[in-house]
Amino acid sequence: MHTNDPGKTANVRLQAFRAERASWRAVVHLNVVRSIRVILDAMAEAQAYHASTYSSPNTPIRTQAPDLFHAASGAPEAQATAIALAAGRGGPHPQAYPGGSGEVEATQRISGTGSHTDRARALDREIAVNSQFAWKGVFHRMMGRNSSDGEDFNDPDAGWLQDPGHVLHACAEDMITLWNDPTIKALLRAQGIRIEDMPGFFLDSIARVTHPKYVPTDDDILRARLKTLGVSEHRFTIKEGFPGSSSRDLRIYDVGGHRSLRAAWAPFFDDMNAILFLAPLSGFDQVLAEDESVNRLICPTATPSAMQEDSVLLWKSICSNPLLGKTDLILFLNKIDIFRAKLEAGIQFGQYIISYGNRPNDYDNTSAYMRRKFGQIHREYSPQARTFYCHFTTVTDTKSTSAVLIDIQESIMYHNFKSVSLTG
Ligand SMILES: Nc1nc2c(ncn2[C@@H]2O[C@H](COP(=O)(O)OP(=O)(O)OP(=O)(O)O)[C@@H](O)[C@H]2O)c(=O)[nH]1
Ligand SMILES: [Mg+2]
Repeated sequence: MHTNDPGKTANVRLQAFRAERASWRAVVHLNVVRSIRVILDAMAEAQAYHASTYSSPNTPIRTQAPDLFHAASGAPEAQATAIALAAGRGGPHPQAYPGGSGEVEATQRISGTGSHTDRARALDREIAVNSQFAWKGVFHRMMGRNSSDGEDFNDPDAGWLQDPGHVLHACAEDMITLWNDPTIKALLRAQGIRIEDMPGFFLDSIARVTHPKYVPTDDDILRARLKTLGVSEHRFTIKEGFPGSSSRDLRIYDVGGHRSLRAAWAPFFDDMNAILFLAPLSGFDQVLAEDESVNRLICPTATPSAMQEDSVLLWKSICSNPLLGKTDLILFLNKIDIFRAKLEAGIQFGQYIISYGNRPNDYDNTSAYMRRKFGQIHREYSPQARTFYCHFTTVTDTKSTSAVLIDIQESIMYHNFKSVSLTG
């Protein structure tokens, strides 16, 4: 994160944001398709289990899944949707994150037979955009529109028939029926799948997001999931709240979290005012999409090479990096909303974070434990003493996040003044 003196106006930023909306529409649609595929795959999984269980007369009935599938496949609406959306789909794959296994990415392409190897390959093929390319323009062209004028992005009538969105619009009712089917909900529950906690969840807004005139809101863009590769720069102008006050330019570089790119950026960012580090607390029961042997948040049992990929160890490597020794590190223990929901659903923190043991499985104790853990690493590994800034965040909640950002901005400005001896 980098700040400097006033430059372009906030108005320019706003226009740029508007021009991007239609491109985000395609991302939201990809996210919807992915969520529906998770459901279809769960049905296929139940069907496969049903077939294998009942093909052998000696196999005992152990779970409710076969019966659930039976009921689901008997529902004409559910079947119709499955058929409509199965077009172009290569085949089933294992469940999404059954009791803490791998996370299916929101724009993931899945094909093959559903074997473990197929799935690993599919995970590699998640649709991602490189921040160096004009991906928004590519989406725009894919949608069959000719103008590059930002205002035309907001005219969903143009080229509607060439727009893949019209297929989704035609399937909207079926998708709504499928998602709201109590049997499907029970089937997902039985397989431990919580689509509502996955990134890019829009199934509760299908009618709205598949409408021909749909233009993504700010909130939709925040909730949409698209993997980014490479480093992208975002510039904002922040105006002080009181009349006659000056504005400040804020530059934020997003360096992406994919393991193949981790910390390679460090030497290029040693003059930043601060580094914002987002660790998803909700990932405590998940493995990395890139490597299923590695827990997303902390990996108590993995091999040393695998361990380097989890959030805690990445934090350790950034804290200890001498090039970043003078940079403020601001930690966001993020996705608190999902973290709370998981604890409330009875998922046991101590079962995945072994060092936590049998302590209470409530939000206050578990979150304080993680804060202590990250704080301890910060203290022990920083080349020289520096303040530990830590916030519990749900960054998709703009209201609470803007309060945190104001707080951070003040901390950074205070730090800058301090470094030139303007304040004690
Ligand atoms: N519910 C919830 N979702 C969040 C939160 N923070 C991020 N997300 C969602 O998580 C998804 C991933 O967020 P990103 O910001 O793309 O994650 P990233 O770490 O940049 O991922 P890469 O680009 O692959 O490095 C998006 O769909 C976000 O909307 C949060 O606090 N709560
Ligand atoms: Mg990203």
